[in-house]
Amino acid sequence: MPEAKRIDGKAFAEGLVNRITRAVAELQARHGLKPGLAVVIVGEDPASQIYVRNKGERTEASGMRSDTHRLPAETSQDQLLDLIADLNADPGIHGILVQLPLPDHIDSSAVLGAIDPDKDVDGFHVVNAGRLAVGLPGLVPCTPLGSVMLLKDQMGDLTGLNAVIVGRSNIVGKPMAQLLLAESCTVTVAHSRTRDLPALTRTADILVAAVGRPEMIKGDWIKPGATVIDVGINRVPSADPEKAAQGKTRVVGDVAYAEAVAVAGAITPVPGGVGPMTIACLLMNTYTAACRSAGLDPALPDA
Ligand SMILES: Nc1nc(=O)c2c([nH]1)NC[C@@H]1CN(c3ccc(C(=O)N[C@@H](CCC(=O)O)C(=O)O)cc3)C=[N+]21
Ligand SMILES: [Mg+2]
Repeated sequence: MPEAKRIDGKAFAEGLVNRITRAVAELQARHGLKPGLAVVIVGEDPASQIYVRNKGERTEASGMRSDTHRLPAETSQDQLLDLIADLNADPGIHGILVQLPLPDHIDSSAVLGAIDPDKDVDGFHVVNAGRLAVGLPGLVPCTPLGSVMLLKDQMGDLTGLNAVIVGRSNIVGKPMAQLLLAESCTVTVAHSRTRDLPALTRTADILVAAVGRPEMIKGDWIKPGATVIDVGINRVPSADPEKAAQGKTRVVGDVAYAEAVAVAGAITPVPGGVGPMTIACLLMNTYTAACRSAGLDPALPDA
């Protein structure tokens, strides 16, 4: 078996962001419309602060407006809902993202449910989950959307392929199942109560790992030649014991990459796989929402 192809999500995302950037310039020139994204973060979690800063920089680099609202950890749910009502009513804002997780005293589903579904660029509102489930146009969660773009680029038509998704979250596993079903895959969603998971994953032509457990999926759980999408982003101690002792960390996926690469046909690395696609799809969803708000076609120019 030759070594698996490494699916370069970072390069694919750069190409997608280039197309979005050109489309944004054209939208501005022809229609005087500048897409606007509002990102809301509550509290001081350092990892979240880094993601939010990255999102803001990427949004502005693509020619869109980016507003970041940093609220203290003790912000009340009512104060957060008031901000969302203002953003819903702001005609210059086409996309709203509330960074998760929220502090424990705030009910996330109440907050996500308060976002105008047509501005819900995360695709987490129940209305968008429903639209996806019945095949209506809506906004699709960024990580599954980006993952399916990589799969189609890699494999072409996915019709009839066996897809196994490990993880049943509302933000990745469930929407991923809907998207692959729409591509006419035979979809199985596995989770922590699934019996004999390795036997099931070995049936997968497409294996999606979205469990949040570092390197849980082993090489011998993978069907030879399968395409593996690793959604996990797990921070673990450095492999070097001396560096680990100094508190140094590294990022690994939900798949044991070194084993998997010897068995799979193609695999996304972590980092540099699905993560960059998530951000690119956030920009795409913001552009899509802005176009739809003006009754315009959100199709992107070719590469
Ligand atoms: N409402 C909401 N929407 C989100 O989409 C959301 C969120 N909350 N909360 C936090 C998570 C995390 N997240 C990431 C996106 C991209 C990378 C990414 O691009 N990672 C790079 C670098 C990884 C590294 O080295 O740290 C990579 O995988 O190559 C990572 C993490 C979006 N999230
Ligand atoms: Mg789960």
